[in-house]
Amino acid sequence: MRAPVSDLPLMLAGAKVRAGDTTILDVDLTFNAGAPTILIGPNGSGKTTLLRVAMGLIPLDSGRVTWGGRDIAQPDRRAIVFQRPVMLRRSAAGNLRYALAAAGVPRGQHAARIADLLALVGLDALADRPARRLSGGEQQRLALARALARDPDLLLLDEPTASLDPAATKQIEDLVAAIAARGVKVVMSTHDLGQARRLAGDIILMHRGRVVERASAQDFFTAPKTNEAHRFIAGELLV
Ligand SMILES: Nc1ncnc2c1ncn2[C@@H]1O[C@H](COP(=O)(O)OP(=O)(O)OP(=O)(O)O)[C@@H](O)[C@H]1O
Repeated sequence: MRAPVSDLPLMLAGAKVRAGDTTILDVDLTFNAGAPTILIGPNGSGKTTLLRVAMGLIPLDSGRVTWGGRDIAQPDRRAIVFQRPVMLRRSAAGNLRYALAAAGVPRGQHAARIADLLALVGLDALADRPARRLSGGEQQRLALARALARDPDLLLLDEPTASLDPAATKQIEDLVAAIAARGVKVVMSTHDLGQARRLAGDIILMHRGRVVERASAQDFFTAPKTNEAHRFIAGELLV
């Protein structure tokens, strides 16, 4: 059953994060329900910082972030998956059971939800395998299942395929597309422009903590408006 609140829209207004004298994030952005938003940009451009702010993990130095109009940091309907998720020292199913309990799902529903989630991510045969013995791709799929335990309407993914081979990457991409098709808003960073083309409804190009360009994937790749976007798509270095 869906919780009554929504964490959408996610709004960042004049949202600034500083590290010492440097502003590492300075954005005004709104994220509504819809196809995935893909964050791209060079190393250090602020993608991870933006995702952490969007999760409520980093306080702003100024500005405001709200989820469904609320600015409390409690993650009601949002979840984040990091590049290298940390699994608990228990089975794949045990990791999901822990996440369901943490999300307040009644114990009587755990077995059915665990079966559904494992089937969704294609790990039903590995339910009893210690999670830390799973391959990198399998762990990433389990991390996605774990994130879904909270029944999020906003799913934040930080380079989820960065250390995976092409086959495992394809499995994650298919899963992200399936999750998005279920109505979950995905906001995901990647360095893989092919992946951005395949998954994105819209693209945000970041540089030096700011949004350089935001456009539909179609417009971004066929008619980028900024010089930076032209250069980034062409594979030139933005420094
Ligand atoms: N806690 C911190 N203290 C100081 N600087 C930080 C801190 N966190 C991030 N930064 C700096 O902020 C900038 C943005 O980092 P961030 O990790 O958000 O970039 P990114 O776009 O995700 O990079 P990558 O593509 O390499 O993952 C970088 O210059 C980074 O060094």
